[in-house]
Amino acid sequence: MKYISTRGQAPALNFEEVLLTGLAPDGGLYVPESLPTFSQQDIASWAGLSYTDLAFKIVQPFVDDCIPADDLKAIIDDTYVDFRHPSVAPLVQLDKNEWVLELFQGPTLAFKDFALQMLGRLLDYVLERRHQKVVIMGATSGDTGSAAIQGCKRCSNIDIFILHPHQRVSDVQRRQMTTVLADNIHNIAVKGNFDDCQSMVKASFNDKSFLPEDRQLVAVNSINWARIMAQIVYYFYASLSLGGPLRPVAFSVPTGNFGDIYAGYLASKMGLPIDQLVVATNTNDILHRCISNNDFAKHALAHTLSPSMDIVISSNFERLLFDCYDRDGAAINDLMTRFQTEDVALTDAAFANVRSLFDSYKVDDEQTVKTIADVYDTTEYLLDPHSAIGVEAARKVRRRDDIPMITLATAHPAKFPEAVMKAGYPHEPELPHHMATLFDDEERCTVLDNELSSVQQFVVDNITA
Ligand SMILES: Cc1ncc(COP(=O)(O)O)c(C=O)c1O
Ligand SMILES: N[C@@H](CCOP(=O)(O)O)C(=O)O
Repeated sequence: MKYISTRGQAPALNFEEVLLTGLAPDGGLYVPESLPTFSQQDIASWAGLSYTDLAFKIVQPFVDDCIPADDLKAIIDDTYVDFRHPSVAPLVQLDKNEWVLELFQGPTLAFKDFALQMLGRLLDYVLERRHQKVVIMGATSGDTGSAAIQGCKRCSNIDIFILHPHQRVSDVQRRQMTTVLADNIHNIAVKGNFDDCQSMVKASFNDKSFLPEDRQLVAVNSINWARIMAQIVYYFYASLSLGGPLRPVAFSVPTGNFGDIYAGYLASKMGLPIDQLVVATNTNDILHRCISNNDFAKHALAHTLSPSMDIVISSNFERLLFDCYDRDGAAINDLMTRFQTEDVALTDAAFANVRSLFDSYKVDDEQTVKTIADVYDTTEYLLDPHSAIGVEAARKVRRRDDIPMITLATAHPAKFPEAVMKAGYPHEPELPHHMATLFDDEERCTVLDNELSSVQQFVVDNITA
């Protein structure tokens, strides 16, 4: 399996090489040169497999011969041991043909654990084999950071630097990151927003000269292909649990960086019958405007009750556009270069492609709170604000009532007490037992100006020997 850049100018890499990087040297994102596809018979034969056995079937063709099959199986078997639910990704029914897929049963209570528990183990494995040390830089609006820290904290070959927007993540999210005091974990609160953090990480990949020569830079954000790969699995798992592949299903996905829904798009291209994919956004709605109206203009970032989705520049949309521009790297390079400085629109053909693949809907804070309250009143099920956006969007744009609509529940409500209590929930939702001391534990974090040179200097000064 080879991976190529969406901008067409970088050499192709194998899985191990793509795991150990982030952006391609031409500024693009890596995607598989061709996707593995599965017949309906193959998929049907997987009914009843455990989550880990299914994950092996789906992940192995992407990893190819970079990791021996037995070793990969052992890595995957170990990946989900700390999940609190025996089925790893349980489905909960809200109404007739209306479901939520709980992706928050992992150690940090968000869907990011699915990929970052695997990524940490994969990195550990290949770095030990190569006797290599690396630096990770990641940007987070709250969830990726803690999941990456939990996934990588045991890896002695990694220094991990996580940038979060100062005072713009919830207290639970911040403490999940800053109370991990290992020497190789470094939290930076940037006086800016998530996009500022993400653009500093991308700038660091575009010019790595600030790093010592012996340290490679690795991404934990969904620009790292391995993140997307691991997220494809739960689309198959949910479908198989509800009668797939014979019966098609639909998905609604709370969307920010476009990684999660892009994994759903890939699942469909790999052969899973998916009737509809709904992109659900908060008021940071560039993706909704682009999909519904070919309006790809950047608006100022708004702070919402769903802070993890407060993102303007959605990295993985470029991966989708690459396909929608018939894999023309030069066209993507031109579009994305212009996107940085001006308002752009997709070509008519690319827009038609995007529209044919997705529906979209925007949900504001008022409606988010109302949906949390409505769902709780009717079912006693408590949604977090991000998942509520998914449920509301699904209700608004679903095409067929006779097909199961599955909303990805991307976070546990206890991470976002503000939104939940605004919806009338009488107290802060309880954190699971393993986080009982979160609010007593010591925190360590460095606040830095929104300035690339300060952040890069901090990284260089704090790399452990
Ligand atoms: C809780 C939660 N929901 C949804 C999203 C959006 O996912 P994606 O960025 O993959 O679109 C994020 C973060 O990105 C998140 O943390
Ligand atoms: N919502 C994310 C933002 C980063 O997205 P990623 O999937 O590209 O890591 C977060 O919580 O950090």
